[in-house]
Amino acid sequence: MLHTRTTPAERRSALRKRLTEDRLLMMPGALNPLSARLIQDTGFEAAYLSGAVLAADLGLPDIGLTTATEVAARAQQTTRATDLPVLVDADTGFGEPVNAARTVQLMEDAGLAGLHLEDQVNPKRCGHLDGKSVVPREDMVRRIRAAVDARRDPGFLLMARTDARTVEGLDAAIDRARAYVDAGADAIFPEALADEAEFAAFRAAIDVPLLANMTEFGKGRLLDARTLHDLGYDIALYPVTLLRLAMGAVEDGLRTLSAEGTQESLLPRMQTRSRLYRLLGYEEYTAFDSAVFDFTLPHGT
Ligand SMILES: C[C@](O)(C(=O)O)[C@H](CC(=O)O)C(=O)O
Ligand SMILES: [Mg+2]
Repeated sequence: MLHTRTTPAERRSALRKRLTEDRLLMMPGALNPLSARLIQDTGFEAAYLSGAVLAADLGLPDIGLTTATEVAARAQQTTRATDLPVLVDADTGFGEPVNAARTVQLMEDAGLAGLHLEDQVNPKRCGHLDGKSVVPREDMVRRIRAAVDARRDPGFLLMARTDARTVEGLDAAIDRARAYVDAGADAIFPEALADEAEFAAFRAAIDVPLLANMTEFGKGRLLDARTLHDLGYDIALYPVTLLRLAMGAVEDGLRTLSAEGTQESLLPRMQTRSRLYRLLGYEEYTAFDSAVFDFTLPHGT
Protein backbone atom coordinates (compact mmCIF):
# COMPACT_ATOMS: atom_id res chain seq x y z
CA MET A 1 0.00 0.00 0.00
CA LEU A 2 0.87 3.67 0.09
CA HIS A 3 3.03 3.30 3.10
CA THR A 4 5.72 0.86 3.98
CA ARG A 5 5.49 -1.31 7.05
CA THR A 6 8.88 -0.82 8.65
CA THR A 7 10.57 2.07 10.36
CA PRO A 8 14.04 3.32 9.42
CA ALA A 9 15.34 1.96 12.74
CA GLU A 10 14.01 -1.51 11.95
CA ARG A 11 15.62 -1.50 8.51
CA ARG A 12 18.93 -0.35 9.94
CA SER A 13 18.96 -3.12 12.48
CA ALA A 14 17.90 -5.62 9.79
CA LEU A 15 20.91 -4.60 7.71
CA ARG A 16 23.27 -4.73 10.69
CA LYS A 17 21.98 -8.15 11.67
CA ARG A 18 22.18 -9.41 8.10
CA LEU A 19 25.83 -8.35 7.96
CA THR A 20 26.64 -10.60 10.93
CA GLU A 21 25.46 -13.66 8.97
CA ASP A 22 27.83 -15.80 6.98
CA ARG A 23 25.97 -15.18 3.70
CA LEU A 24 26.75 -12.76 0.93
CA LEU A 25 24.26 -9.89 0.73
CA MET A 26 23.52 -9.16 -2.94
CA MET A 27 22.57 -5.51 -3.32
CA PRO A 28 21.17 -4.33 -6.67
CA GLY A 29 20.94 -0.61 -7.40
CA ALA A 30 17.41 0.67 -7.83
CA LEU A 31 16.85 2.50 -11.06
CA ASN A 32 13.81 4.31 -9.70
CA PRO A 33 11.61 3.93 -6.60
CA LEU A 34 9.35 1.34 -8.23
CA SER A 35 12.31 -0.84 -9.14
CA ALA A 36 13.28 -0.84 -5.45
CA ARG A 37 9.95 -2.54 -4.81
CA LEU A 38 10.74 -5.04 -7.56
CA ILE A 39 14.11 -5.72 -5.92
CA GLN A 40 12.20 -6.59 -2.74
CA ASP A 41 9.58 -8.61 -4.64
CA THR A 42 12.22 -10.77 -6.30
CA GLY A 43 13.70 -11.75 -2.96
CA PHE A 44 16.70 -9.47 -2.48
CA GLU A 45 17.27 -8.27 1.05
CA ALA A 46 18.67 -4.79 0.46
CA ALA A 47 18.80 -2.16 -2.26
CA TYR A 48 21.30 0.48 -3.28
CA LEU A 49 20.90 4.02 -4.53
CA SER A 50 23.74 4.75 -6.92
CA GLY A 51 25.18 8.17 -7.61
CA ALA A 52 25.96 7.09 -11.16
CA VAL A 53 22.36 6.00 -11.74
CA LEU A 54 20.91 9.14 -10.21
CA ALA A 55 23.16 11.36 -12.33
CA ALA A 56 22.51 9.36 -15.51
CA ASP A 57 18.80 9.45 -14.84
CA LEU A 58 19.01 13.24 -14.89
CA GLY A 59 21.05 13.13 -18.11
CA LEU A 60 24.27 14.05 -16.29
CA PRO A 61 27.71 12.44 -16.06
CA ASP A 62 28.77 11.10 -12.65
CA ILE A 63 31.15 13.94 -11.80
CA GLY A 64 29.68 15.36 -8.64
CA LEU A 65 27.05 17.55 -10.28
CA THR A 66 24.15 16.22 -8.23
CA THR A 67 23.58 17.83 -4.86
CA ALA A 68 23.07 16.37 -1.40
CA THR A 69 19.46 17.53 -1.38
CA GLU A 70 18.75 15.96 -4.79
CA VAL A 71 20.17 12.66 -3.59
CA ALA A 72 18.23 12.87 -0.32
CA ALA A 73 14.98 13.60 -2.16
CA ARG A 74 15.45 10.60 -4.40
CA ALA A 75 16.39 8.52 -1.38
CA GLN A 76 13.20 9.48 0.40
CA GLN A 77 11.10 8.52 -2.63
CA THR A 78 12.94 5.22 -2.78
CA THR A 79 12.64 4.31 0.89
CA ARG A 80 8.90 5.01 0.70
CA ALA A 81 8.54 2.42 -2.05
CA THR A 82 10.20 -0.50 -0.28
CA ASP A 83 10.65 -2.02 3.15
CA LEU A 84 14.17 -3.09 2.35
CA PRO A 85 17.17 -1.39 3.92
CA VAL A 86 18.63 1.01 1.34
CA LEU A 87 22.29 2.04 1.20
CA VAL A 88 23.03 5.31 -0.58
CA ASP A 89 26.07 6.54 -2.45
CA ALA A 90 26.90 9.88 -0.81
CA ASP A 91 29.92 10.50 -3.07
CA THR A 92 32.47 12.68 -1.26
CA GLY A 93 29.91 13.97 1.25
CA PHE A 94 29.31 16.96 -1.03
CA GLY A 95 32.04 19.24 0.26
CA GLU A 96 34.00 19.83 3.42
CA PRO A 97 33.65 17.68 6.55
CA VAL A 98 30.82 19.90 7.73
CA ASN A 99 28.96 19.11 4.51
CA ALA A 100 29.56 15.40 5.11
CA ALA A 101 28.04 15.88 8.57
CA ARG A 102 24.94 17.52 7.12
CA THR A 103 24.75 14.81 4.46
CA VAL A 104 24.58 12.12 7.15
CA GLN A 105 21.63 13.83 8.82
CA LEU A 106 19.84 14.37 5.49
CA MET A 107 20.25 10.70 4.63
CA GLU A 108 19.12 9.58 8.08
CA ASP A 109 16.01 11.72 7.65
CA ALA A 110 15.40 10.13 4.24
CA GLY A 111 14.91 6.76 5.97
CA LEU A 112 18.03 5.15 4.59
CA ALA A 113 19.88 2.33 6.32
CA GLY A 114 23.32 3.76 5.61
CA LEU A 115 25.60 5.59 3.22
CA HIS A 116 29.09 5.46 1.84
CA LEU A 117 31.53 8.33 1.64
CA GLU A 118 34.57 8.20 -0.62
CA ASP A 119 38.04 9.70 -0.42
CA GLN A 120 38.08 11.31 -3.86
CA VAL A 121 38.63 15.01 -4.36
CA ASN A 122 35.86 17.15 -5.76
CA PRO A 123 34.92 17.04 -8.59
CA LYS A 124 34.74 13.28 -8.24
CA ARG A 125 34.84 10.72 -11.04
CA CYS A 126 33.32 7.32 -11.56
CA GLY A 127 35.60 4.99 -9.58
CA HIS A 128 36.33 2.92 -12.68
CA LEU A 129 37.58 5.78 -14.83
CA ASP A 130 41.15 7.00 -15.03
CA GLY A 131 42.16 10.47 -13.89
CA LYS A 132 40.79 10.23 -10.35
CA SER A 133 42.51 11.93 -7.42
CA VAL A 134 42.17 11.23 -3.74
CA VAL A 135 42.37 13.66 -0.84
CA PRO A 136 45.15 13.19 1.73
CA ARG A 137 44.36 10.40 4.15
CA GLU A 138 43.99 12.81 7.09
CA ASP A 139 41.37 14.81 5.18
CA MET A 140 39.30 11.70 4.66
CA VAL A 141 39.71 10.77 8.32
CA ARG A 142 38.28 14.19 9.20
CA ARG A 143 35.42 13.58 6.76
CA ILE A 144 34.60 10.29 8.47
CA ARG A 145 34.90 11.70 11.99
CA ALA A 146 32.49 14.48 11.08
CA ALA A 147 30.06 11.92 9.70
CA VAL A 148 30.31 9.74 12.80
CA ASP A 149 29.75 12.72 15.10
CA ALA A 150 26.72 13.87 13.11
CA ARG A 151 25.01 10.48 13.12
CA ARG A 152 22.03 10.43 15.51
CA ASP A 153 21.00 6.79 15.06
CA PRO A 154 23.90 4.47 15.91
CA GLY A 155 22.20 1.85 13.70
CA PHE A 156 22.80 3.97 10.59
CA LEU A 157 25.68 2.33 8.70
CA LEU A 158 28.62 4.54 7.78
CA MET A 159 30.72 2.92 5.10
CA ALA A 160 33.99 4.41 3.88
CA ARG A 161 35.04 3.93 0.29
CA THR A 162 38.61 4.25 -0.79
CA ASP A 163 39.44 5.06 -4.39
CA ALA A 164 43.17 4.90 -3.69
CA ARG A 165 43.87 1.53 -5.37
CA THR A 166 44.25 2.92 -8.89
CA VAL A 167 45.90 6.13 -7.67
CA GLU A 168 48.37 5.10 -4.94
CA GLY A 169 48.39 1.30 -5.17
CA LEU A 170 47.02 -1.59 -3.15
CA ASP A 171 49.11 -1.18 0.01
CA ALA A 172 48.22 2.49 0.36
CA ALA A 173 44.55 1.68 -0.21
CA ILE A 174 44.66 -0.92 2.58
CA ASP A 175 46.45 1.51 4.92
CA ARG A 176 43.78 4.09 4.24
CA ALA A 177 41.01 1.59 4.90
CA ARG A 178 42.56 0.76 8.27
CA ALA A 179 42.70 4.44 9.17
CA TYR A 180 39.08 4.88 8.11
CA VAL A 181 37.98 2.02 10.36
CA ASP A 182 39.94 3.59 13.23
CA ALA A 183 38.08 6.85 12.53
CA GLY A 184 34.75 5.05 13.01
CA ALA A 185 33.76 3.60 9.63
CA ASP A 186 31.49 0.56 10.11
CA ALA A 187 32.32 -1.02 6.76
CA ILE A 188 34.72 -0.58 3.84
CA PHE A 189 34.20 -0.31 0.09
CA PRO A 190 37.51 -0.86 -1.69
CA GLU A 191 36.91 0.59 -5.15
CA ALA A 192 38.30 -0.72 -8.44
CA LEU A 193 40.36 -3.66 -7.22
CA ALA A 194 42.11 -5.52 -10.03
CA ASP A 195 41.64 -9.20 -9.25
CA GLU A 196 40.77 -11.86 -6.70
CA ALA A 197 44.18 -11.64 -5.02
CA GLU A 198 43.52 -7.98 -4.26
CA PHE A 199 40.07 -8.75 -2.88
CA ALA A 200 41.70 -11.38 -0.66
CA ALA A 201 44.42 -8.97 0.51
CA PHE A 202 41.79 -6.47 1.63
CA ARG A 203 39.88 -9.18 3.46
CA ALA A 204 43.01 -10.34 5.26
CA ALA A 205 43.78 -6.80 6.43
CA ILE A 206 40.36 -5.44 7.41
CA ASP A 207 38.05 -6.73 10.16
CA VAL A 208 34.81 -4.88 9.34
CA PRO A 209 32.28 -5.85 6.61
CA LEU A 210 33.55 -5.41 3.05
CA LEU A 211 31.65 -4.50 -0.09
CA ALA A 212 32.65 -5.73 -3.56
CA ASN A 213 31.55 -3.50 -6.42
CA MET A 214 30.48 -5.68 -9.35
CA THR A 215 29.81 -2.84 -11.73
CA GLU A 216 29.83 -3.82 -15.39
CA PHE A 217 32.38 -2.64 -17.95
CA GLY A 218 34.69 -1.49 -15.14
CA LYS A 219 38.26 -2.18 -14.06
CA GLY A 220 37.75 -5.67 -12.69
CA ARG A 221 36.26 -8.98 -13.77
CA LEU A 222 32.74 -9.79 -12.63
CA LEU A 223 33.04 -12.31 -9.79
CA ASP A 224 30.04 -14.45 -8.96
CA ALA A 225 28.32 -14.60 -5.58
CA ARG A 226 29.95 -17.84 -4.58
CA THR A 227 33.44 -16.57 -5.33
CA LEU A 228 32.83 -13.35 -3.42
CA HIS A 229 31.50 -15.25 -0.43
CA ASP A 230 34.52 -17.56 -0.51
CA LEU A 231 36.73 -14.48 -0.59
CA GLY A 232 35.05 -13.41 2.65
CA TYR A 233 33.08 -10.49 1.25
CA ASP A 234 29.85 -9.41 2.93
CA ILE A 235 28.09 -7.34 0.25
CA ALA A 236 28.09 -7.69 -3.53
CA LEU A 237 27.01 -4.47 -5.19
CA TYR A 238 25.32 -4.32 -8.63
CA PRO A 239 25.00 -0.55 -8.76
CA VAL A 240 24.10 0.20 -12.36
CA THR A 241 22.90 -3.23 -13.54
CA LEU A 242 19.19 -2.37 -13.64
CA LEU A 243 19.76 0.94 -15.40
CA ARG A 244 21.92 -0.74 -18.04
CA LEU A 245 19.36 -3.51 -18.54
CA ALA A 246 16.48 -1.08 -18.77
CA MET A 247 18.22 1.39 -21.07
CA GLY A 248 19.37 -1.46 -23.33
CA ALA A 249 15.78 -2.66 -23.60
CA VAL A 250 14.44 0.85 -24.10
CA GLU A 251 16.88 1.59 -26.91
CA ASP A 252 16.12 -1.70 -28.67
CA GLY A 253 12.43 -1.06 -28.24
CA LEU A 254 12.59 2.42 -29.69
CA ARG A 255 14.46 1.15 -32.74
CA THR A 256 11.96 -1.66 -33.23
CA LEU A 257 8.99 0.68 -32.85
CA SER A 258 10.49 3.07 -35.36
CA ALA A 259 11.39 0.31 -37.85
CA GLU A 260 8.20 -1.74 -37.58
CA GLY A 261 5.66 0.98 -37.00
CA THR A 262 4.10 -1.00 -34.14
CA GLN A 263 5.19 -2.31 -30.76
CA GLU A 264 3.44 -5.64 -31.35
CA SER A 265 6.67 -7.71 -31.51
CA LEU A 266 7.87 -6.14 -28.26
CA LEU A 267 4.92 -7.27 -26.15
CA PRO A 268 6.55 -10.51 -24.88
CA ARG A 269 9.42 -8.43 -23.45
CA MET A 270 7.20 -5.99 -21.61
CA GLN A 271 6.08 -6.04 -18.01
CA THR A 272 2.37 -6.66 -18.36
CA ARG A 273 -0.33 -4.41 -17.01
CA SER A 274 -1.38 -7.04 -14.49
CA ARG A 275 2.19 -7.51 -13.23
CA LEU A 276 2.57 -3.78 -12.82
CA TYR A 277 -0.72 -3.58 -10.95
CA ARG A 278 0.26 -6.42 -8.65
CA LEU A 279 3.54 -4.66 -7.92
CA LEU A 280 1.69 -1.44 -7.16
CA GLY A 281 -0.75 -3.31 -4.93
CA TYR A 282 -3.84 -2.02 -6.71
CA GLU A 283 -6.13 -4.56 -5.13
CA GLU A 284 -5.17 -3.54 -1.62
CA TYR A 285 -6.47 -0.06 -2.34
CA THR A 286 -9.99 -1.45 -2.74
CA ALA A 287 -10.07 -1.77 1.05
CA PHE A 288 -10.26 2.02 1.02
CA ASP A 289 -12.20 2.56 -2.16
CA SER A 290 -13.92 -0.31 -3.90
CA ALA A 291 -14.02 1.61 -7.16
CA VAL A 292 -10.26 1.60 -7.59
CA PHE A 293 -9.99 -1.94 -8.90
CA ASP A 294 -13.47 -2.63 -10.16
CA PHE A 295 -12.52 -3.90 -13.58
CA THR A 296 -11.17 -7.20 -14.81
CA LEU A 297 -8.10 -7.39 -16.96
CA PRO A 298 -8.27 -9.11 -20.34
CA HIS A 299 -6.34 -12.39 -20.31
CA GLY A 300 -2.58 -12.04 -20.77
CA THR A 301 -2.28 -8.37 -19.94
C1 LIG B 1 29.28 2.53 -7.41
C2 LIG B 1 29.28 3.82 -8.13
O1 LIG B 1 29.90 4.79 -7.31
C3 LIG B 1 27.84 4.33 -8.36
O2 LIG B 1 27.66 5.55 -8.37
O3 LIG B 1 26.97 3.49 -8.58
C4 LIG B 1 29.96 3.79 -9.52
C5 LIG B 1 29.42 2.75 -10.45
C6 LIG B 1 29.82 2.91 -11.90
O4 LIG B 1 30.02 4.04 -12.39
O5 LIG B 1 29.89 1.89 -12.60
C7 LIG B 1 31.48 3.64 -9.31
O6 LIG B 1 31.97 2.51 -9.23
O7 LIG B 1 32.15 4.67 -9.21
MG1 LIG C 1 29.09 6.62 -7.24
